[in-house]
Amino acid sequence: MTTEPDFLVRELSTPSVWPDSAVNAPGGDVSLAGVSLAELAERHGTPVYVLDETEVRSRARAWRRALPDAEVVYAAKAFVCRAVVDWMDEEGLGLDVCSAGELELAATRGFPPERVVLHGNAKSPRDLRTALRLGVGRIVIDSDCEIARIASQVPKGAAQKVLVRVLPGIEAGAHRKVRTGAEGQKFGLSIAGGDAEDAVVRVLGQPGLELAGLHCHLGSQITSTEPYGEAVRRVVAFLARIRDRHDVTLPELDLGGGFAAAYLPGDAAPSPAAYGHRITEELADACAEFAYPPPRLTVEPGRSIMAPAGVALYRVLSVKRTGAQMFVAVDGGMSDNPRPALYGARYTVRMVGRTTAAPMRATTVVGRHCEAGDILAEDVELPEDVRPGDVLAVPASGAYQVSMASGYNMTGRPPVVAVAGGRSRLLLRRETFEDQRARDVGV
Ligand SMILES: Cc1ncc(COP(=O)(O)O)c(C=O)c1O
Ligand SMILES: N[C@@H](CCCC[NH3+])C(=O)O
Repeated sequence: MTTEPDFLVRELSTPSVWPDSAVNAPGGDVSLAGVSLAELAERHGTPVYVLDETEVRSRARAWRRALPDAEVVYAAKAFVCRAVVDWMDEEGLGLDVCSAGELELAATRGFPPERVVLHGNAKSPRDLRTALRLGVGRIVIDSDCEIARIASQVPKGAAQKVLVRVLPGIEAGAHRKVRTGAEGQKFGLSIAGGDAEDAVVRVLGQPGLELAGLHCHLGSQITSTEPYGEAVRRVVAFLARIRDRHDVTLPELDLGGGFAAAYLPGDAAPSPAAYGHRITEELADACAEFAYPPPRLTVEPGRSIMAPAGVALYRVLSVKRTGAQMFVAVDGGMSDNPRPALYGARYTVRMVGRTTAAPMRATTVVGRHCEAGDILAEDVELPEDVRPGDVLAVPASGAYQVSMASGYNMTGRPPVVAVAGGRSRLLLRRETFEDQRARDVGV
């Protein structure tokens, strides 16, 4: 196995978008945590997602180190399964869930419910029932109409801890569709418009609810620390206003997630330490300015823990050379990775398991679904002689791919395999035709 750093940089060409354990192996292979990607593709079939457990754990730890006094709550929506629940538990993180399904999954592993935060702009009766039955630590209120609804379900004499999700009016995030801190979209209660303050007052008036603090989530794939600084300033100013007007000092501030991952070489993705430093400094300054006792902080990273740990493997099904263009079609696509179609997300791709002297050529890697927009990666460099049967690897695939996978064209959602210490284990098996047929009860 070749491990020289120079060779790695040249061959993988994008070391920062690969997990730390990725090294070149003989025959054009790449090994992850000592496991051959070409072999995994062979053994499990393709598409298959590979998750580097050590990378996930070390990123989770980096967040805990970055904010040692804060609660770090992993956003399960990025990707969750029972093993991930265990890893987060073992690393001392909490869990951000937004459905009864995610919550019940955590419960099957005995995840401490007090470390769970329930989100959702439209929590279903089952979500709320499950959260109250299991005793989640925090429910985040996102609309006026759920205040009385939640309060009415809390047993007499008890009080459910809640946070009010406020809208600081900040535009941040990689794409309009994931900017949740701005005015004029469905999440949160506006500070500027007065809805946040109204909600705070209403929650304070409910005996079944204990208002622990405020929550805000700016958006996703935020590549700078600056919006977090601005959010801290605005939300602490609002906390101080609540104190001054309503005589209550709220002890908690949850700043949500949104921290970036690198998808392309050179992408800006500040480290947890950089985000943590900015947040800590701004919080200290803002609290000093308003003479506000520093609230207990929570952050909810999802992507920054999970995206860099995952590699998607596909097999080439067809190659089409039309004029100057080369389309390489693989056996997955928008059903396992809708991100390019939804957000114009960009990825790198490399061939795995074969060497070639053929020159590299600009290529569009497309999926197998019935849409022209079913593109996985545009303008990536692949060898000109790429052919059906070749395996392609897409790094930075750990977040919001498998968790957003769909049943489009009944191709079956892909399996997920974890690698660590030279071994692999299946976490999620491939969705089979039998699974799909079992749902179809209409005849
Ligand atoms: C409330 C909340 N917290 C945390 C996250 C995690 O975001 P990210 O994966 O971008 O860190 C999200 C999704 O953006 C969210 O909606
Ligand atoms: N699904 C989005 C992120 C949304 C985060 C959820 N709050 C993405 O893949 O970029």
